[in-house]
Amino acid sequence: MNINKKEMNQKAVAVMTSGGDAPGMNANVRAIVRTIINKGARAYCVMEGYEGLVKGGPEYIKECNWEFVRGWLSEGGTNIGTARCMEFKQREGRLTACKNLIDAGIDALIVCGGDGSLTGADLFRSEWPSLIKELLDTNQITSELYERYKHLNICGTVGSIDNDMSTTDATIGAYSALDRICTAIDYIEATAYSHSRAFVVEVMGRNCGWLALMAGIATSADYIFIPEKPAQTNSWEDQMSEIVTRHRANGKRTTIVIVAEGAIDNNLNPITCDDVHKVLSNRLKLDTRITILGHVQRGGTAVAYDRILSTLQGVEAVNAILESTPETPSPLIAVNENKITRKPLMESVALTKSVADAIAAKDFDKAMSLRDVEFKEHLNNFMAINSSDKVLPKEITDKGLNIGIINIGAPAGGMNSAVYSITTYCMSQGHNALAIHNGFTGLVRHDSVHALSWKQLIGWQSKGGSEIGTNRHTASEAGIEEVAAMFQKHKFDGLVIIGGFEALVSLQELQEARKDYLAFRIPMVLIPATLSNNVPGTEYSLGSDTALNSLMQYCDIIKQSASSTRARAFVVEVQGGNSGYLTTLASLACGAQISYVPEEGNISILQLEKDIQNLKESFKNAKGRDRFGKLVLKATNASLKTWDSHTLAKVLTEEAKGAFDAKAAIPGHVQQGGLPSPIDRTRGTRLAIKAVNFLEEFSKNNASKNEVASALLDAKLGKTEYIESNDALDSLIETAAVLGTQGSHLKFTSVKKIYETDSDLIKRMPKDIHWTHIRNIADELVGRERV
Ligand SMILES: Nc1ncnc2c1ncn2[C@@H]1O[C@H](COP(=O)(O)OP(=O)(O)OP(=O)(O)O)[C@@H](O)[C@H]1O
Ligand SMILES: O=P(O)(O)OC[C@H]1O[C@](O)(CO)[C@@H](O)[C@@H]1O
Ligand SMILES: [Mg+2]
Repeated sequence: MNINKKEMNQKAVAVMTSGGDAPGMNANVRAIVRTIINKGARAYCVMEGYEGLVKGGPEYIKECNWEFVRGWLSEGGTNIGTARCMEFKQREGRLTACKNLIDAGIDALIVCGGDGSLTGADLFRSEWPSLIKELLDTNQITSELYERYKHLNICGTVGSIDNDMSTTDATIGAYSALDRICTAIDYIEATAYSHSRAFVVEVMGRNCGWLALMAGIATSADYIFIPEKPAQTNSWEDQMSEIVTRHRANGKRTTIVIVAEGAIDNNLNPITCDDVHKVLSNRLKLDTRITILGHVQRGGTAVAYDRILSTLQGVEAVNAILESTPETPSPLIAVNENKITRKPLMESVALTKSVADAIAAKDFDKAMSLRDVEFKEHLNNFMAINSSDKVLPKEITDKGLNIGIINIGAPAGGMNSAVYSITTYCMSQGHNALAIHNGFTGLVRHDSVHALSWKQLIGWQSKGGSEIGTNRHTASEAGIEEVAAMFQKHKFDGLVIIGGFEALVSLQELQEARKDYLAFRIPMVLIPATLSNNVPGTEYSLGSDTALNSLMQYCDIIKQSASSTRARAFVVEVQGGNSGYLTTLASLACGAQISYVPEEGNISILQLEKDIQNLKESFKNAKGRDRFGKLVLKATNASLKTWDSHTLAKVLTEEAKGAFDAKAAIPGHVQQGGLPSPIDRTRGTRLAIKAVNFLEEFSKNNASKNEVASALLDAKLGKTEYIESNDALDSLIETAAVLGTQGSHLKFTSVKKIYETDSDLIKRMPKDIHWTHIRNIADELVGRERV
């Protein structure tokens, strides 16, 4: 299309995908195209990555409309194609690309790709003035076009499964690839167990060990090889053999070793699966197989995290590019501490390159320091847990702490991961972890406190539900006095509670009861875990990602059915108590047309009318075209007394007057489960270790309890009169805390503050909702109008 035919004042923005495809790229393109249209600009897709730019013409630089990207949220790969294009690496190729963009009338370009693609994009932008000048000087463009297109604005979104881009915490596709890897390793475990075999699993990551490390934690692999941190000793063979032999001796029937594609030893020699295989089979005499996961890792639909990340980043990319001036440095859309941010593209690219340089210079400390803080923390955690069986319970010394672990509330993905990680980490530090089975009622009725053995815990990282059992009874419901007696009997020095709102209430009850019971004067910490994600003091509760993915898979299936039937909408009823978190995130991840949440009050008749009207119109306009079905997500507690999902579906059908029909679909407790997602597994481990560190820190100076105990004894013996000051109790307040996730940081806040200041106790909700902005974006991307 020629620019002269267009309105000169309407901007044209193009999007392309480049490098290795990554799940979530389609969602990114969908969000970009629709946001461009919503902003009144023209949307274009460049087909086949930089190859399409070099080839040019309307076949490769295509104008596209709203419908073009329909249904893309749930599709893997990239529908607009990608390539590794050698011509673009040459100036000649970029000159042609420049001409093609001008011919197509493109003002700005958004590139979704990995470090290579964004390096190319950065170079293209910096070279643009000289490229366009050359086109003018060689009479390939007019001076009018030269003036109009003198500046090209570029923006990057990072799509790569490798998670190897500096300045962003996650790249689009990385968590989906991690999901594929964990699923594959879970499968491999079963066959490995049957034959008592060892498996060497190669995962992708040419220059980055993120996938290998995270998969190592999420599947509790025996050993991992990553490029950033080769074994410090000269012999990785000895180190790996020692660990694998010990794990076997302690009762493990399987051995899983994960090798990143780019694994090297400390002399920069590549370590291959064959090298590892030789050691395991020749030296350790293990029946060993190699599995190279290859491109399976890039396949399939994106996990919820990637759909949401790529959608939010797509919206931000369009905002950034439309706000850009010729002077603005090209932005890269990143995610930092769970917030979508803009970073200077050039700096991010340079920093990324410096990791590779540091590795090449054998400066592994520098390479590690250039990765984000979480990477280092995860690696330390992996190593600590991995060596936990060095200290078996019989060796636990007096210095070790007795740490109680309890699950409270509904089961949530990651609960087992947390219990597993607390226990194994305690073993590695010489503490005695004691699992309290079946909540507080289990404790008082059956004295169900057991030390879990290392062998018993094998495989827990990958298990759904709660292996130690959980229920909703709070400490006071079970009986505070009885609970205290049990705490005293088992000499708990610290407690980790894993659960949702009931767990928060229980922790507050225990902390309040400290004035009456010395047994509760120990450090106690809550790891929030509930699919509702309604615990105050944290942005994230374990289990909510697992639930979101279960719900998303369910919605994808339902939507497929609706799309096949053509004129159908489904009303999906979503759990979450008074929290609309799950409903809102699922509506963004699945492209639901409408969602109703308790936070917005009762469903208003006016809004309902408008929603029905819009649904009717869009079904009529679709005229039975393919892939047209709609989802309505209703949180159970949205207008609970008036609307259940069946009634809502009936009303929709009646009001549609033949334009479509609606049916209710209730996933129910499916949402609680299945296998825990890799996010819940790895976060479970991170939270667990932080929680134990908290107990260790406060136990060290837990003088108060001992002082009070001896003062009380003296009083009993008639030596003194004992009157306790409030100060003594106040000094303990900080030692009963909620471990919250805020951005990528973990933060402890006293349960007293959270309970008394931050909680809406009637609704069982935090007073502050941190995700409301997502609702507007979800609406905008499906064209839902609000009354
Ligand atoms: N230095 C460069 N100059 C110009 N173009 C480049 C440069 N590096 C890469 N590109 C372009 O970007 C394309 C993709 O780069 P690359 O193959 O490194 O993948 P990537 O974007 O890093 O993605 P991933 O690593 O996730 O597969 C290249 O084929 C090339 O067209
Ligand atoms: O699909 P290709 O071109 O073989 O590339 C494979 C590479 O792409 C990635 O998947 C993404 O960079 C790497 O992990 C892997 O080394
Ligand atoms: Mg790359």
